[in-house]
Amino acid sequence: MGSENFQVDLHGIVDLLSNHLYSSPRVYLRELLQNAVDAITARQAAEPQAPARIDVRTGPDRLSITDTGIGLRPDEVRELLATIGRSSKRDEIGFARTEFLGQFGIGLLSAFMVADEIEVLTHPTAGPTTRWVGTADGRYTISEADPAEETGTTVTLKARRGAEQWFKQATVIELIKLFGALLPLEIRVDGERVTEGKAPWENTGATQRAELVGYAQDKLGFTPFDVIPLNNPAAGLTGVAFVLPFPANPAERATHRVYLKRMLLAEGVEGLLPDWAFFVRAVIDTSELRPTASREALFDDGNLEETREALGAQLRGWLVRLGSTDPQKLDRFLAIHQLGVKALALHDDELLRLVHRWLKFETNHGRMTSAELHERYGEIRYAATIEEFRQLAAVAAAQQLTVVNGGYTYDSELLERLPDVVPGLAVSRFDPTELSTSFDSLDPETELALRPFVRLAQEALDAVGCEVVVRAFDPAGLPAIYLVDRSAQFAAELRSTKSKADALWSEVLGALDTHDDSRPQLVLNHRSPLVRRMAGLADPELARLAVEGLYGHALMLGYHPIGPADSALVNRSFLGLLDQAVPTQEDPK
Ligand SMILES: Nc1ncnc2c1ncn2[C@@H]1O[C@H](COP(=O)(O)OP(=O)(O)OP(=O)(O)O)[C@@H](O)[C@H]1O
Repeated sequence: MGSENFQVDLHGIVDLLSNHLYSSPRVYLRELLQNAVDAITARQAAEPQAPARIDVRTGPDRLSITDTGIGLRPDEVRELLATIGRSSKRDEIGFARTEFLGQFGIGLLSAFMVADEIEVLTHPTAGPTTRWVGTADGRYTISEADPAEETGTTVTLKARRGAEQWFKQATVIELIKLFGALLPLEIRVDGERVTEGKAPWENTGATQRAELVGYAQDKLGFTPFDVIPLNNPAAGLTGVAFVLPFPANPAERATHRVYLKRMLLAEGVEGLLPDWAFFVRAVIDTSELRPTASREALFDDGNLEETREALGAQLRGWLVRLGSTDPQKLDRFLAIHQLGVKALALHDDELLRLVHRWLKFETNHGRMTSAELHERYGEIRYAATIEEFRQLAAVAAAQQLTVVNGGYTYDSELLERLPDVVPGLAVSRFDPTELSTSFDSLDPETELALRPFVRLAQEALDAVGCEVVVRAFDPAGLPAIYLVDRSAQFAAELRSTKSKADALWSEVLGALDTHDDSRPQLVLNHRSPLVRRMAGLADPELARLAVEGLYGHALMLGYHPIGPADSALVNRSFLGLLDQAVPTQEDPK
């Protein structure tokens, strides 16, 4: 039985490349540039003084790229250009050789995404010049050409119909600048030098910072809050992280500009930095990290993971340093990137210590750091939701209790984690029932005397499903407080849904509404002189208006939602009270 070779359908392969591997046909220029650079690298290994130039020429529907690289001998042309997947850039065992950019042996094919025909004219250091012409239908010819003067290779593409836009001079210049900005070679397009060959962070000296800021403005579109140098020798990595001057969305994965062996890999690379580092955009060059076959992302291996950790440590170091050297700047940073820092502190002790010292929490006694709270009170108590905090802040303050608003994103979790890094600090969730125990009951006699007033008040508030109780609590200046517990909140929502739903649903929901002890409470304060005066009012209509007024006031004080029934009640009360307050006058005759 004889064995046969696979046949390859080039159309199929090109379709695969253009529709499934590369994100845009524009990468054809990157692949050509890369081959030119590799050829120059290979030649310089033997001839260190050899020229290192790449010349790109654009013409109507045509592009050529000439390098002063090693060139190919006729047998190499036959072997390398005629076999898909064959590359000269792997060692005997098949590993990618680190000095080269290419490795897969498919890059040249990408030119078929934009060209019908590719011509390679190549002249090795020793040997004849060879012309190879390949067409998109999978045929090629090889012939000997007139000897070229210089060692090197020229690759010429003829535009495919419909792909002409990729051959325009302006587009070509833009793409060469994009991919090749850092390549340490002379690269010209139609005679004009278009790249600098240096990374912005490699210019040391007094102007370095200004240059980096300018780079961020130009290339990334913002003026960085600060610039943090990055490096990780293990990954042959250097670069910078630009701190965003505006809050970044923590849910969005931060992307970074990555150069691989000085050639642009992509502008939107994910996974280079830890997830928590969403407040920076990095620009880096690495020689050791591996690309995916499309060369548009980093291969997520152990090496990348170690790099991520090393770079994360550098960002954290910057923050910690800022805390000790420039607290005001740190304050400004925190004002912008609160969320990022909090998220990070949740699983990073060092950052948590920083948060403890520098991040201000909202309390019912003003904004304070947890360190200040610890120093003053020895312990920290927090309300777990914003609603709870609002409801309790005033009363707790009157009882000399400092309560932190733990309702903002991450705050409760952060507070709970603080004792891990602050020895001797106790943190507890403030329990609203704790507060109501300091609502003192009245003595039976007073209770009895107040009964008619409470009955009247209860009648007034039945319409809004609120229960009235009288207790004595501080501050005396606070006449009433509206308390909702979780089940009451549910019942209130249920009732409001019911009032909007049709008859059938009303019945179903009605069955769920088990009522009563879950009703919200309006707790009237017997220590309040106002409440006492109200209880003593002889005019029941006026007493009723006053109770309704207090109800509205308590709702607003606790930032509670005001439904249609509530606002009807409050309106009635307000107008009624006004009516009583403004004396009637005789109409002027
Ligand atoms: N400008 C050039 N000068 C010399 N040799 C070249 C040139 N362009 C291509 N070659 C040869 O052709 C081979 C195939 O090139 P191709 O671009 O298809 O793959 P590659 O560069 O090896 O790998 P990759 O697919 O990762 O780019 C290369 O390995 C190289 O030997």
